[in-house]
Amino acid sequence: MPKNGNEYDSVSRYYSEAVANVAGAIPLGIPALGAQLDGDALLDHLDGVVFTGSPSNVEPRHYAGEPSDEGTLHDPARDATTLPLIKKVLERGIPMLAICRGYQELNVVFGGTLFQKVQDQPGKMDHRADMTGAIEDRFALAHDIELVSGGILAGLNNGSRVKVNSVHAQGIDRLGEGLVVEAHAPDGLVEAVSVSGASAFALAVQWHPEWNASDNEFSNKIFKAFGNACRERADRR
Ligand SMILES: N[C@@H](CCC(=O)NCCCC(=O)O)C(=O)O
Repeated sequence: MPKNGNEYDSVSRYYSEAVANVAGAIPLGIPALGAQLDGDALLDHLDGVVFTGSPSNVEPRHYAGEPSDEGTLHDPARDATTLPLIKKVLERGIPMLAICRGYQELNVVFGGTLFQKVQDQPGKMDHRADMTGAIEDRFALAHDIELVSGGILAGLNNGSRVKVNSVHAQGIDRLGEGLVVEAHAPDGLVEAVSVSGASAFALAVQWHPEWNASDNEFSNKIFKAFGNACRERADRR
């Protein structure tokens, strides 16, 4: 993140608090160093990875998409870091929770594509939030999702429908090969996926369960399930 002529690796503290207070793990930030980062050496020391959200978009070149509109915020350093790291995390059976941009990155890693502006697609809702207002309004619950029977999320939740927040303009267009749909929005947009045949917890959601994770029952269950998977791995290490 550029600031005062400098560049910072930054993460919203809501992710750190959800990992610490709900998953019960120790949060560590991974700098977006791309090829400067030895992903294998790093992953030797980790019991789980959360791929967080970000206001930036995955560069369309990673999924053969049309060029972004002028002025679109990208983050090539992040793309260069997370896209290869997602592959390594899954290959090594390390528990993974991917959120919003992280969810979109997972789909790209599996050969899927993204809508760049879901709101411009015929029949699709506007999934964006007002980024100018109070943060509580930005992350307020926005729409229902329908959980797919038999999925990880359906197993976590009491009932097949739950309301989630929505802070995104991009979304899954073509689903990556090997991903399993876990939930849909009312307009049919895929809102969560898991990884078919994954050897460890591997869940990705378009909304933001880190927001209010301690008090929101569904978010709490997601982060607790992730934390349990991390502890199981730690016990085996
Ligand atoms: N830019 C992508 C991903 C959206 C995303 O991760 N939003 C989270 C932003 C949270 C914040 O930093 O306030 C898209 O628009 O789909």
